[in-house]
Amino acid sequence: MKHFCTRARNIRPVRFSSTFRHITDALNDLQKTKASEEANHAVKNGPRKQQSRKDLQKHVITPSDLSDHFRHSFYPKPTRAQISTTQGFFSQNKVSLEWIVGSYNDIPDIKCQDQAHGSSSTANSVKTSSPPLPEVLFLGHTNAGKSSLINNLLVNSVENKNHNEITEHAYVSRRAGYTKTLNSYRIGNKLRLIDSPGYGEYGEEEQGELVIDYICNRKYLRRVFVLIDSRRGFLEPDVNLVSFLIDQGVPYDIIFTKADGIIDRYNAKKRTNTQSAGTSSSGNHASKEDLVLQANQNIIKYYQKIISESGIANLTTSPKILFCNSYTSKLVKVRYGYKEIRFEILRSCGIIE
Ligand SMILES: Nc1nc2c(ncn2[C@@H]2O[C@H](COP(=O)(O)OP(=O)(O)OP(=O)(O)O)[C@@H](O)[C@H]2O)c(=O)[nH]1
Ligand SMILES: [Mg+2]
Repeated sequence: MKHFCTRARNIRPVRFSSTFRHITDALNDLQKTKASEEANHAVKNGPRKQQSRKDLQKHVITPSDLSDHFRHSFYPKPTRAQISTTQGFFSQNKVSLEWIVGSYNDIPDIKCQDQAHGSSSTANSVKTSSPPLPEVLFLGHTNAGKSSLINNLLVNSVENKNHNEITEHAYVSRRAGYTKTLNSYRIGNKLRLIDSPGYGEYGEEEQGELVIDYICNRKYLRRVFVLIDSRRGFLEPDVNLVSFLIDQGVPYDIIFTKADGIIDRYNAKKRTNTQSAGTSSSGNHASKEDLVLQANQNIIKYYQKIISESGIANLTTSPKILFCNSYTSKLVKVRYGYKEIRFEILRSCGIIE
């Protein structure tokens, strides 16, 4: 971990393992469900002769399906009532960019404490403008999709209906290392989401120091979400970060970002394989559906492998594993995963049970 770990050089990396205990039984769930839907349909309506592209699309695995697939019993799927309360919370509370800091001591309430010895009037004014609130922090490699994820979390329900236009609270860029400060997005008078500079390529030494200071000292920090770019999987700094969080006793969860990229990739492979096997583009739809289901299996195997190799499943306290896509694609037409991530944020801050 190039910059992040300069002060945490002695951290033991998480042990790698080839087994992932919790998901093996679930591997074929999706296929079984799809197969039973097909069987029911055949009983009722006779075999399907033709399926539209839209029908075929329905079989493509989504990031939410992946979250369900890799779900462990210690964090059951949120109920409809929980999701509805969560959505209400995010759509009703106003969002503001509250502070941007390049140094831990510049966080308003910390500055206020530092100044308290000097001038009590300054201390009071800062205190009132920046009250103590629970905070969650988003960490990840540069370019992992932290700022994009925050933008999607902060989309209100009206904007959410139009998936192409969202209010961009956080700046996003193709250029790795774009966010250089800790940025606090305050939601009403209830909690803060903290965006952070990425580590690894194009990350900078001082930014790593800033993030470490925050993790080690911030008493309002309730949970860290470690973002893993699905296309890159766990990199060494990610594994070191997890180890560091465990050593610090900071609760954390894993979010796989850019799941649309993997779903698109495996479905494109499927098309290529079909063409090279000599099946024409007008080949029958039943076999196309089989190929979609095969692609789903391969997507699950892909994630299973990277999760297994990271060793996170063998830790005494396994993290939650969630999936999302901040952008839509031809195959992934909706932004998935945000409702559950919002719920987990509220739960970690004690706002919802
Ligand atoms: N396809 C796809 N692209 C994404 C997704 N999330 C982010 N991106 C792209 O990835 C790039 C980086 O996104 P950011 O949100 O700026 O990533 P970051 O982690 O904040 O990056 P730094 O601030 O540099 O650490 C941008 O080009 C985004 O458009 C996603 O879910 N799917
Ligand atoms: Mg960023």
